[in-house]
Amino acid sequence: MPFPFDIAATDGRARTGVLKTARGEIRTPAFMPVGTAATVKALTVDQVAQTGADILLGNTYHLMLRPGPERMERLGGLHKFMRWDRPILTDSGGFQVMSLSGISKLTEEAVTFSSHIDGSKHVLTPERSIEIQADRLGADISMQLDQCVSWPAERPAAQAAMELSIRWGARSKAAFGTRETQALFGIQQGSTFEDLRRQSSEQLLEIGFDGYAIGGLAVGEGHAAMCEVLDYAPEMLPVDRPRYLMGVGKPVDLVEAVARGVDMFDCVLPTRAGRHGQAWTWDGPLNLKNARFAEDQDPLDATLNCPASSTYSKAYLHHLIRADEILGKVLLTWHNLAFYQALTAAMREAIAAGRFEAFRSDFHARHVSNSK
Ligand SMILES: CNc1nc2cc3c(=O)[nH]c(N)nc3c(CCN)c2[nH]1
Repeated sequence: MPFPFDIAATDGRARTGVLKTARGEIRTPAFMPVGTAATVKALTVDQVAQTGADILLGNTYHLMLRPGPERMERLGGLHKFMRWDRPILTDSGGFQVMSLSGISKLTEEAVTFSSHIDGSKHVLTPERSIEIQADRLGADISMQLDQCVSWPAERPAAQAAMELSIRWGARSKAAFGTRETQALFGIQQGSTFEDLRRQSSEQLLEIGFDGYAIGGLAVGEGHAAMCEVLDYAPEMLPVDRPRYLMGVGKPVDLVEAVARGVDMFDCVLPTRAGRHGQAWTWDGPLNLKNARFAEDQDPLDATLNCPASSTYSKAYLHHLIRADEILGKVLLTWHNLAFYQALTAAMREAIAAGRFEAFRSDFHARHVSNSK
């Protein structure tokens, strides 16, 4: 029996609910902070938990290279290793190989690549990816191995990658088998071709997964083109299972994707932007390096119950970022994750109250109008 997904309310195409896992409940719409190398960069897991995150993302690619799957298992698995006892979703590695490792070769059987760390050679098959995610790392939710084409993609290349991803989805499911306390998600591909995405969705359904991701987006197509795909792609997937939009996104991306039926997100933006001095707020992004904050005694957001957002002055944050102080990266990362959790919490409440459209237009008026 897969993880129960109880949709509490819908408002238009937007949904809010709870995905029940063996390690705890995930409130949707949900944002997953990225913990690529067994750490959400610059924060302790206690700080991450304090922001309200119900689930983290880990990466097979990075963890199989270092510390290695078998060592991780000997150390008790990823949750114990990094002291995060709530759910973890791990990505399967294919996307990271293409975007990170130097040399890589993709065949029907596997993707082979050399480590960007030490050049060592590695082979990743659907079977090995599932073994690493579910058995060595102990992920609560594993992702099938897939192939994500870059954008723009020629139709033949998009079709070939979508069809390979389906075959790899079937192999991932066979390797995963039936498990009571862990889940496996399939990944829809097809680039910006509606009929390819429909074929992908129909074949994923035949295989049968506990949840379904929308892959192949946030690869350079831009917000408008992504929304055009989201006008049809989420609803090709089962209405009663979680829909996860991979790698997304900016705050406005989350709002517009929730409006189109997406339930789960992951993105490095809040943590990466935080390390580079950018703070996300209800009034748009702020670049704390900017001289206008040098004597701004107000906090970033007194309404957020996060010390980084409500107790430090922007002047102090400006100083820390200008001085390239580690604490500046810590505080802005902490604030950004708290903001993303406040954003998803506000969307959950708006959907439950039947006022998502009002939330959405207020958000555009306040946040988007101030974004560059
Ligand atoms: C930042 N943009 C982005 N697009 C993605 C597509 C896939 C995708 O199509 N497949 C997989 N497996 N991962 C993706 C990721 C990584 C998510 N953490 C993506 N990230």
